[in-house]
Amino acid sequence: MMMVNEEEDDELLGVLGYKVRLSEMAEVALKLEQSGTFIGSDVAEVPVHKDGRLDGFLPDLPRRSGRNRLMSRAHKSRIINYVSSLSYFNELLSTTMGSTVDAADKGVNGTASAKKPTVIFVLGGPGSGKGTQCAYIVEHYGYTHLSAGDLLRAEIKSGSENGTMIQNMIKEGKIVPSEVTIKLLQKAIQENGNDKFLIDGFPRNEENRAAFEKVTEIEPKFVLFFDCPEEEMERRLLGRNQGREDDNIETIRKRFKVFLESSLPVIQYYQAKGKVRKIHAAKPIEDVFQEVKAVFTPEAEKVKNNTCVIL
Ligand SMILES: Nc1ncnc2c1ncn2[C@@H]1O[C@H](COP(=O)(O)OP(=O)(O)O)[C@@H](O)[C@H]1O
Ligand SMILES: Nc1ccn([C@H]2C[C@H](O)[C@@H](COP(=O)(O)OP(=O)(O)O)O2)c(=O)n1
Repeated sequence: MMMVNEEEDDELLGVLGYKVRLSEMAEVALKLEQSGTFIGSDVAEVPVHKDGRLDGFLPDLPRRSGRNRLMSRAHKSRIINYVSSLSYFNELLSTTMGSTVDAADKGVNGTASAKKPTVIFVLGGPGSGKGTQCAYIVEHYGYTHLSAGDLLRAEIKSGSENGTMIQNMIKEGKIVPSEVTIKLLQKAIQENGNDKFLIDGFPRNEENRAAFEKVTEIEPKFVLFFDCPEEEMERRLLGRNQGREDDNIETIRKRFKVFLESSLPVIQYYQAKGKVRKIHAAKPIEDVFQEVKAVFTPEAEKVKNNTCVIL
């Protein structure tokens, strides 16, 4: 009897894309617990149906009854559910479990690759033109644009339980806790079929940076930094006219202060690693994009374009 159950669970894991077996589950759980703060309270919060079913996964699998069995099954489901919801766990499990877990090539949705995506951080003060330039980069270079601010604003609109907290922080020009923003970014990356992303307005402080690195183990390819004087940014924000609650002079001043105190150090951190590509942003939009293009165009391409053939 036990064998049959184990086979079913192994099959379940297999369909989810993992080659870890039920008999190894305890060890997996231990490794997950040991793997640090980012799991923390999350594991406890993973929604698992009260009868232990994996919500949204394999609804046709036979269910079993019996109190003890259900308890242990719920526990396993919780782990599987959590693991499955995060594609980067493929990587984490491979490294923490060594050869015991053979991570799958494909993610849960069957499309995303377990390979880490290419990420470019797009940073700069409020109103420096990050969003505007990202739209051009998307059009020319096929990246997917993820704006941390847009994701947070969408979260407020969705009526989520964090909505009020996020709204208050944005109104005050403060930075929302990393845990919240990173979850939104991860979800957006996971749900997207692309493998290259512009992450705009993130990381905005040291906490954002360190948590993202720890959780995803993704290093940005480079950091695009839009450098713009405050007076120009202030002018742009006051004229942005998108009905944003934080585009008023009082909040704008607070955001500038937070940028100087918390965001610039992140740019300096990447500067020291030789990763910052600085763009002079106090120019007309098209001129700024010319500079951006120079960063994105590979060297070989530049030489080709500049070659003058003398007959
Ligand atoms: N180079 C530029 N010159 C003048 N206005 C700009 C320029 N780039 C963006 N803007 C305008 O300034 C405002 C802020 O730009 P946005 O891209 O939203 O900045 P960010 O994403 O950095 O907050 C928008 O109204 C935008 O149309
Ligand atoms: N990583 C981030 C990015 C934005 N936020 C919040 C706080 C910011 O003041 C607002 C608006 O950010 P957004 O990038 O949309 O806009 P600005 O660059 O400030 O014009 O969102 C955050 O808390 N954490």
